[in-house]
Amino acid sequence: MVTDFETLRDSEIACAKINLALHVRRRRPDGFHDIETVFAFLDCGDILSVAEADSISLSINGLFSDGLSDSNNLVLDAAHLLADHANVAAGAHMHLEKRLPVASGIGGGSADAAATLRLLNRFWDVGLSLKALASLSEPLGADIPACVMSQTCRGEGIGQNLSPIGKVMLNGHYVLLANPLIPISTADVFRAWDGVDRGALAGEDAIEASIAGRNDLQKPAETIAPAIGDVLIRLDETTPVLARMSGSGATCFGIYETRELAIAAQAQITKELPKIWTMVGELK
Ligand SMILES: C[C@](O)(CO)[C@H](O)COP(=O)(O)OP(=O)(O)OC[C@H]1O[C@@H](n2ccc(N)nc2=O)[C@H](O)[C@@H]1O
Ligand SMILES: Nc1ncnc2c1ncn2[C@@H]1O[C@H](COP(=O)(O)OP(=O)(O)OP(=O)(O)O)[C@@H](O)[C@H]1O
Repeated sequence: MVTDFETLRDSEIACAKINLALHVRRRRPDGFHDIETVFAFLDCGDILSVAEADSISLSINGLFSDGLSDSNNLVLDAAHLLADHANVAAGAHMHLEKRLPVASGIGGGSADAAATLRLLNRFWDVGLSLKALASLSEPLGADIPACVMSQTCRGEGIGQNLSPIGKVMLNGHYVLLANPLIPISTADVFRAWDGVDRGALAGEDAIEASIAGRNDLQKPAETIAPAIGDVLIRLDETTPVLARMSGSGATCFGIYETRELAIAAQAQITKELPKIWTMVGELK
């Protein structure tokens, strides 16, 4: 399909997600894991646009579009889910500019699906609240409700019991994302977790708790992609407020008080590790 980009009517940022901390508590009988996490979001990510069309369709371009299917994609799953739920007869052509690496622990497909729900809810005049969209999205994936909210929140259960946190001391800080460009399957990383419960994400203040906390998936992810350890060492050398791996990896992040500090860290790390992918954004 040839898309006339001039006709695309509305757009939405699929904000990159980071897990400030991620404690894995137990493996459940259904194979999923109970986690305690704090989700936070950048003001940048993939970009999703929509135009009028007779049916639901998708086109993709961008740095990381290679290998992504435009017929089997979470964007289409989300669009059909909303259309079925709200009995929408209209179609929509969506265009995804894929700027985030695939299978990299920063939401990616989850953020795209979430942005689809927010965008089409508006485009089709469905009128669901953000909270209703988040619960509708639950069957699509563990991270998707948090990505629908796209605001700092605690997550429990498989990551879908959400408590928004509101303004936190890290809002307005800048985040450097750094990824060694090794795609990692989330299922493989959970499977490599050693089953040891290292304790709750304790404390009233979610940010203090996160800084004092851990990402329990870091060690299992490093068994699959040892380069993560190197990226974290380099990030620590840039003296961020916090440096950690996000989600199931391999993307790691550093958080800085100013944009200048984040940009300086980006320059330093890309000089030392020229093959890594980086992006700087503001914490929403
Ligand atoms: C690692 C995180 O990104 C942290 O936010 C999420 O827990 C993963 O969320 P996600 O990528 O949306 O995960 P899904 O697409 O729902 O699941 C992919 C696979 O990850 C594993 N999975 C996921 C979430 C969870 N709490 N326990 C799991 O064991 C399951 O094997 C599942 O088949
Ligand atoms: N729009 C999409 N963008 C990226 N991946 C998608 C998309 N739709 C489907 N997928 C599939 O989802 C898989 C997981 O990719 P994704 O980028 O969502 O992982 P991730 O960044 O590790 O996510 P999370 O942090 O939520 O675990 C990929 O292997 C890909 O084939």
